[in-house]
Amino acid sequence: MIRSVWRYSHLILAVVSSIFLLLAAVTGGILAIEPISNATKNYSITGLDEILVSQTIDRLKSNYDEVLELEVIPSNYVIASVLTKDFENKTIYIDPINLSEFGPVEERSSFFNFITNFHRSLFLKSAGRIFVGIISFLLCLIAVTGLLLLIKRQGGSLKLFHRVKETNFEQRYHVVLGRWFLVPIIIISATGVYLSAEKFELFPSYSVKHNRNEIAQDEYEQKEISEFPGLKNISLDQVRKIVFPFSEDLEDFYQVQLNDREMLIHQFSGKVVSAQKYPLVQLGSILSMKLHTGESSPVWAFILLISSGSILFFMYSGFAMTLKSLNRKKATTFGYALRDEAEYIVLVGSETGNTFDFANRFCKSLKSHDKRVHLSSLNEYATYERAHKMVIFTATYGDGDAPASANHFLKRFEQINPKHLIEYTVVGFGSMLYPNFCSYAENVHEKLDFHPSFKPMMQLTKINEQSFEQFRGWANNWGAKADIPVHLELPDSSFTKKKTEDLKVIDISKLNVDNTFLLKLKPQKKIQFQSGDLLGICPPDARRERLYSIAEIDRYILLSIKNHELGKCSGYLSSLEKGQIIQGKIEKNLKFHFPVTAPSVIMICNGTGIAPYLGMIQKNNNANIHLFWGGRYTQSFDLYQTYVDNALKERNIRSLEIALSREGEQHYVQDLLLEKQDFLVSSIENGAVIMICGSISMQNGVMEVIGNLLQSRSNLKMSDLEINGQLKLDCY
Ligand SMILES: Cc1cc2nc3c(=O)[nH]c(=O)nc-3n(C[C@H](O)[C@H](O)[C@H](O)COP(=O)(O)O)c2cc1C
Repeated sequence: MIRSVWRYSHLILAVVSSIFLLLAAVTGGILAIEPISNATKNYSITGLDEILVSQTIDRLKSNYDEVLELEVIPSNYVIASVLTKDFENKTIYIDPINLSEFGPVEERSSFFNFITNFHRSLFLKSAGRIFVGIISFLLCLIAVTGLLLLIKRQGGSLKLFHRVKETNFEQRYHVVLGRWFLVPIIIISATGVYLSAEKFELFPSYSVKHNRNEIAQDEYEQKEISEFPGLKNISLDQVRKIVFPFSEDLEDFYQVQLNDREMLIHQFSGKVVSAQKYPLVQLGSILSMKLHTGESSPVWAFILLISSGSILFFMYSGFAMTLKSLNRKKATTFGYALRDEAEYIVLVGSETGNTFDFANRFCKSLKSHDKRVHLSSLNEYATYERAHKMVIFTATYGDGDAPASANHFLKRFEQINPKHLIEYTVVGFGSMLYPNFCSYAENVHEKLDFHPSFKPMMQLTKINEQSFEQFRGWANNWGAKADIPVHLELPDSSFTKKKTEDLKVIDISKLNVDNTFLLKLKPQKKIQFQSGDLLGICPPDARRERLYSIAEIDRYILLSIKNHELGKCSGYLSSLEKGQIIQGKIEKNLKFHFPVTAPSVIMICNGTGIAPYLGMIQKNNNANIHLFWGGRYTQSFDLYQTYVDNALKERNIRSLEIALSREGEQHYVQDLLLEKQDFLVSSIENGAVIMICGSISMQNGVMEVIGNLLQSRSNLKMSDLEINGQLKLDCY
């Protein structure tokens, strides 16, 4: 709830101030270049804290006919306004020790003057200044709410610089850049607000007033400047400006402006005749000026420059994310049946809209079979007159919390009594990078499970990182149970736009007991690929590709394919003959490549999921690989036997464990893991990489076993494996 309030205020503020913000950011960025370019003059004096003001004045007075002013600017440049012995008036950068002259102080360029005026008031005079002040204030609020959101998102301020988990470009870099630039942006905007408030006299007035009447002028003891008590121990780093006495009149003093106070010093006795500390308001003004303009240091000016650039990116990415999310929600729920007319109810829990996308593909497929589908958010949960099936797709946020479109669901669920029995399925969308992987989906599943009016149709399925392949695997299973062939529209990925490659059939095995076969293909051109990459094949007359995991063996592609009864693609591939040329697209699948360094690799798979491993075990000598395979019958493994035997002989595989579900002990690959739990836990603790390939239900079972083992026997958590790169998944 609080997160939503911050999110909406962050967004509303950004929309209102966007145009002015754009102009202020661009002009601010340009202005930050000025101190950087000034710094290239290299007139900076080091060790100002060791140079006494009295000695500098002494030197200046003996070197020039008259000295009018001495100024120390924030970049540590020392400027003197003098009248030379040849009666020439000069304002120059000097070295205060040897009085060498670096060069004249030039007038500010008209370009920077122009940009400064625009930045301060947008050429709208006082009205413009008010606007700019308000924009600075809004920017400050946006940055503060952004920082709060970021802290919340990362799981606390101590985790602010932990790995960023978002994979979407705009979302990811909104977070990555936010961690670095939100604080400088808060400083820029807060100082901007301060300077505007000062301009409009919102602070109490603070001009320094010296009480000259109290100054005794008649009696004084003349002293050398180096002996002046008022300048004792004052070094140049404390000075902003010194105005020299204009005449020898006793009422003319040295007016010394220091960082924290202003003094009048008697020009002959050197005594302090008046000293006034600057009020806090003025100190704030001096500091704000330094921080807002970057004049104090070129490094800070550079930070201001890139922070201004980052504001432009935040504007772009913020709006892009919002538009995407709004469009998705609008486009998806529109055009489906009303809730009391629909047979199928699809409810979605989403924060940024991606889950709506998946739900929409699923609903479209049902609609193409003339099914009446109602799609809405989980928060709109109600009673449904005719529905007999319900599918819930939901993301998880925060610490296992509900996403925005589901935050009222559980409460509503308790208040609303369903009118009849409904078969339900829950699909969780989440990320294994979070300790509470899909835990909100688990909550929802549990709630429905305990309710007498809801009957589970399938187990809870968890989709990691919005994997389309995993989603498709689930959709196929659901379709088989509901007796509806679910054909999902492919996401518009770079893959669909890829060029196809000609591939020649080199070998094709006979179907085994499980209707599975091996297909060996040779690319007709030199192309880069490796085991774990994917091959997309679209059979003639079909609209969509089917993806297969590749084994790369001696530059050939080896696939293991199950010929599904109604499978268009597997049917097409099983009918191929040697020498035939087919088309396919290769997709790099970096997340499932063999790890570059790992003390050991535990490969877990079932059925045809062994395919990518057949290439990996052949290629990686002495890699300390342990293979766990689950299948139906002893004969099911015959297809792979020679590849695995070779790897065992070469000692590439150190152990092989097979679980058969229809023979002998009739168990599954996850049961093998339980049997070998000592080995499994100690390997994981020593940094082993776990690779899992095969069906989603096998993946869920395996993950549950590993998760439970870690919980009871180790300090590591599943999310640690993901964060350490110890977990590689390719399930569908
Ligand atoms: C700030 C934040 C917190 C998240 N917390 C979790 C979490 O606790 N558990 C989880 O499984 N996924 C978590 N995720 C991942 C999302 O649930 C996942 O990316 C989901 O697909 C997003 O769906 P949506 O775009 O429909 O909101 C989190 C993502 C973000 C950005």
